[in-house]
Amino acid sequence: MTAIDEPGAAADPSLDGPAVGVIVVAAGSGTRLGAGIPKAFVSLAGSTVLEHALAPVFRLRDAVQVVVVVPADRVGEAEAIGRRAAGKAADHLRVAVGGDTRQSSVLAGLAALWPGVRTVLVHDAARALTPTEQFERVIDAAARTGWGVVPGLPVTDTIKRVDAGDLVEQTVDRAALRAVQTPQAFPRDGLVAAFRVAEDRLAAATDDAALYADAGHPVLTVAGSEAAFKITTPWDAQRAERLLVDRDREREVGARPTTSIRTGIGIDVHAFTDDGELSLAGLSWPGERPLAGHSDGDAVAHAIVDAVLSAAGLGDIGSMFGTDDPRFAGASGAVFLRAAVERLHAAGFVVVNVAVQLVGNRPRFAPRRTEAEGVLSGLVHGPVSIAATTTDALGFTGRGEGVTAIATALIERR
Ligand SMILES: Nc1ccn([C@@H]2O[C@H](COP(=O)(O)OP(=O)(O)OP(=O)(O)O)[C@@H](O)[C@H]2O)c(=O)n1
Ligand SMILES: C[C@](O)(CO)[C@H](O)COP(=O)(O)O
Repeated sequence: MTAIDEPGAAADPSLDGPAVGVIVVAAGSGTRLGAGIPKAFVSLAGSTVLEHALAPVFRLRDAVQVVVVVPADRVGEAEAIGRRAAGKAADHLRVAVGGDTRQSSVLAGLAALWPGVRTVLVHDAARALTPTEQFERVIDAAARTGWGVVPGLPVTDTIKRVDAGDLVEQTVDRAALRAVQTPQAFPRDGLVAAFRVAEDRLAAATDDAALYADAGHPVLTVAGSEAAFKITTPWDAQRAERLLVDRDREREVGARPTTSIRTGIGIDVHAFTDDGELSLAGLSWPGERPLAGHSDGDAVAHAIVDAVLSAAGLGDIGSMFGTDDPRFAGASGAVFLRAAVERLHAAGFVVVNVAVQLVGNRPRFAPRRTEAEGVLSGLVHGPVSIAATTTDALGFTGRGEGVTAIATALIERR
């Protein structure tokens, strides 16, 4: 892609090109962010701020021309980022070189618009999480009214006007205020003219709507979005990164049919007794007091059975095996686990993973954790992890009267 200010720029469509142009201003230095590089080129969740900002633009319902305005030494990088974001619409992308102020960068963007563009949107790359629907809302309102249109949010803080000494002079009526965001939409000719008459006031204007209104034109506000916050400080960047990571994770899980992933939980409690040998977590524990119960009392295995069955909506260990069925008198945990997993597979699910928390003073679990995890993982055909803890002498487990096991299971439709 050839930058608009270099000779031999690709032939621009004449009047039959897109009617809407989006100028994405990304030439700022990012002083307040303090990243040491221009803010638009800082990486967040694996992509640059600029690439995040361009993604919703290239998802717009109708084709638009996109002009990205960047520092002179970042044109090549911006073209590569722009092409990646644009995909098949790469021929609608132009890159222009910005200036020392935001408004001079906007001017550079205006100069790169194709002749057919009648409505122009100006958008801060720094508002990198702005949703596509905010662009559509602004475009639709501009088409409906022919006015300037800005997205804004109600002000939730109390705003005070202060004098030169920071003494409060007045509390402002915030009901009449809006915290204005971007993209801001305008009739192209009106905005170009507004910039032309404001030339000595350009730098003082912090947004384009101020210049457009100063030229006597109406500006309408439409709903903004909390997600369209401007990444200005390091705190904003951390917030944006967290939101992007969470959004990617949701998209990943969401990409699968919602019914495919399910989670279940199970708990089981058994008291110690004196006859026999302890069975717990699929292992025999010579020398340890056994757990009482109709079966062998393996609380870990039983908790896993309940977690797996509850995840698939197949009831629980009691409804499946009964609480005093003679066939299961003294039965080991493995018997219940195999039967439960067979039912799970028959219902069309497989185990993704199981996590268990064992609470009790005895046995000392850590030396045989890996062995137990291996036995149980083999029985459920999926990874089982086991953590063990005590209650520091609190409650019946803390008095050494018995153990509690809590299990969670994640299952997936095959
Ligand atoms: N000379 C400039 C200054 C700002 N911008 C763009 O205008 C938007 C809003 O500006 P701001 O958040 O202030 O960005 P910076 O100027 O980079 O930040 P700072 O003021 O902290 O340096 C940003 O997308 C920024 O890239 C621009 O294109 N050219
Ligand atoms: C254009 C803007 O994002 C609207 O809120 C804001 O005015 C930009 O201000 P900045 O100081 O240039 O970041």
